[in-house]
Order: sequence, then structure tokens, then C-alpha cells
Amino acid sequence: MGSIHVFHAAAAMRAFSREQRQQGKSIAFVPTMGYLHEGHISLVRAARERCDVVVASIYVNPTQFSRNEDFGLAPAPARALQDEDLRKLAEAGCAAVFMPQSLYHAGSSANGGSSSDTGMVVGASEGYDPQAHETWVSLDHLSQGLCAKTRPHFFRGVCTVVAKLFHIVEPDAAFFGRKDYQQWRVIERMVRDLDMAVEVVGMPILREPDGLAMSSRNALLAPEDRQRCVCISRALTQAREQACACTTTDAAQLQQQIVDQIAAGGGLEDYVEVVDAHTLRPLAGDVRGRHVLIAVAARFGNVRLIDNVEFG
Ligand SMILES: Nc1ncnc2c1ncn2[C@@H]1O[C@H](COP(=O)(O)OP(=O)(O)OP(=O)(O)O)[C@@H](O)[C@H]1O
Ligand SMILES: CC(C)(CO)[C@@H](O)C(=O)[O-]
Ligand code: BAL
Repeated sequence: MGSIHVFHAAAAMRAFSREQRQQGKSIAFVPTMGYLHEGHISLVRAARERCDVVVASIYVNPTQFSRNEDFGLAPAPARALQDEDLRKLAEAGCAAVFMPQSLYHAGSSANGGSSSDTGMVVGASEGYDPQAHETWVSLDHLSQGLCAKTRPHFFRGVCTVVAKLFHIVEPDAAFFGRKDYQQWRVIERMVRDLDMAVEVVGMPILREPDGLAMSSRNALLAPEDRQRCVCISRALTQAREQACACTTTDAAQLQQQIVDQIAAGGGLEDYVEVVDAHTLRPLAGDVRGRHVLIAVAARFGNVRLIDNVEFG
């Protein structure tokens, strides 16, 4: 295993990046929330191929969670898991990892003024606090619908933290998984609209042998739900095959089929949507000749899973 630099302070992280750049090296960046699996590692490998130096981050960003979500289920990885994450990153050729304790000015009211930023979970503190973070990055349209239906605050939190991370790491290219398809597209749009000098790369979804999209949250599934939730990827694959073979091409019919299969598999859908892959707006009628994304979010127990297929 190669060695890996670990930075907790933004200034030290930025100094490392600038030193690399001064030596003429290009920098790729892979932001994560830890609990790393092969999906994350595939991003690091692709980043390694594209640039001279790969930097990853591990930070569970509180501002993309609301009070009733599973932020509490995903605290910063415990020490042993952190070591495991660092080992995986180093093995895949990552040169440095940024692991900030906090990225926000929590203000005096959050957590009694402690340095922890868990008070930044949306809704956890109310009212104006001049000490607290108050600048946000948000989009008007692309961040509506799909994941925003049940997580209306989500993309504001993601864009804000990704913008902050880009300012700290100063990468040439940043790698995101297309499992979080809307997130990838929203970040691409933010970069375009705000003239950020970062190439945004969207990478294919890595799956378990039975088809389930790899996710840190999979480890939280009860054993029976782990069996059942494979209905998501099966239903999506079947829909794509039917649409591509022109046996079912009606958007509403494709959608209903998936809804039924997830319900039969014991899942509770957040959304099942057939949308245009560029605009992310719902498609109606015949999808032949369209660039289609079928995206799903569904709950098994208290675990929310997302997946999608893209075709056309
Ligand atoms: N199966 C996968 N294939 C490819 N990329 C992935 C996969 N899972 C996650 N990623 C990407 O890894 C990056 C970090 O994601 P994150 O740390 O939230 O992992 P996650 O497994 O999606 O976690 P969670 O289960 O908490 O949603 C994101 O760009 C995400 O799209
Ligand atoms: C991009 C990200 C690291 C921002 O917190 C997160 O949303 C994720 O892991 O996909
Ligand atoms: N990759 C998804 C991050 C989240 O669900 O908050």
C-alpha cells in the first residue's frame, strides 16, 4: 500500500494542492462521505487515469440532511472504519485525503457554540445568528423533482459543500457516480453557471453480483430487505430492455411496471420517474428516440436506496 497524506485543515489541504500544481501536476478530486466500497474506488481509479494526483475527501455534510433524515445513521466513520477507508484509498492510488472536522461556522446557538457542525443539519437551529454560516449555492430548476421531492433542502447542501470543497482542493477534474444522477447533473450545471474551472466527470454505477447498486447504506439493510431490494435493479433493467426492444415504449406503462415490482418486493417508493436525461423533466407517451433516464428512490425498512438506468 502506498502512503497517503491526511489533512484535517482547509489551509493545509489547499497548500498541498498548490504545491502539486507548482510541480506541474494535475489534480483529480473524489468527494465522498466515507464507508467506502468498490463504487467509490472505481472513481479513484478513473481519477488516477485522468490526472497526476488524486485527492479524496471524507466528510458527512450535515447541510444536505434534514432533522428527520438519517444523518444520525451516518456519523463520521469510526476510527477502525476510517483506517479501512484510508487503506482502500491509498491502495487505489489516492495521494491525499481531506477529512475536515467541520466546514461551517456553526454559530453561537448551535450545540451551545461547540466546534462541531452537527447543528447545521437543516432545521436544527432557527433564527438569525451572525456567527453562523449563511451563504448557499442553489439552482432554480434542475434541483427540483426526483430526490428533491422528499429532500427539498438536499441539493442546496450538496452544492454548497461541493463548491467549498472545490475552493479548498482546487482540482482540475472531479469525479462523481451516476448512481446519484441528479446530483451529478446539478453539479455539472453549478460548475458551468459559476465558471468554476473544474471538469466534472460522471462515472457508471458499480453493482453487486445480484444487480443491487453499491451504496454505503446497503450495510444498514436488514437481511430480508437485502434480499428483497434487488427488485429495484431488476425492474429497472427489465424496463430498459423492454424499451430498447420496443416491446413497451410508453413512459407511463414503464413507470407503472416498476412501481408494481417495487411494491411486490416490499419496498416503499419515494419516486419512480421516467424523465428526459438532460432536463430531468418527466416524459409522457412514447419514449422511442428520446434520451431517457428512469430513476428510482425507494425505502426498505428505514433505508432509502436510489438507482437508475439511462438509454436512448
Ligand atoms: N455504486 C456506485 N457506483 C459508482 N459511484 C458510486 C456508487 N455509489 C456511490 N457512488 C459515488 O460515490 C460518491 C460518494 O458517494 P457517497 O459517499 O454518498 O456513497 P454512497 O454509497 O452513495 O452513500 P450512501 O449510501 O450514503 O448514499 C458519489 O459521487 C456517488 O455517486
Ligand atoms: C458529493 C457529496 C460528497 C457531497 O456531500 C455527497 O453528496 C455524496 O457522497 O454523494
Ligand atoms: N450520495 C448520497 C448522499 C446522501 O444521500 O446524502
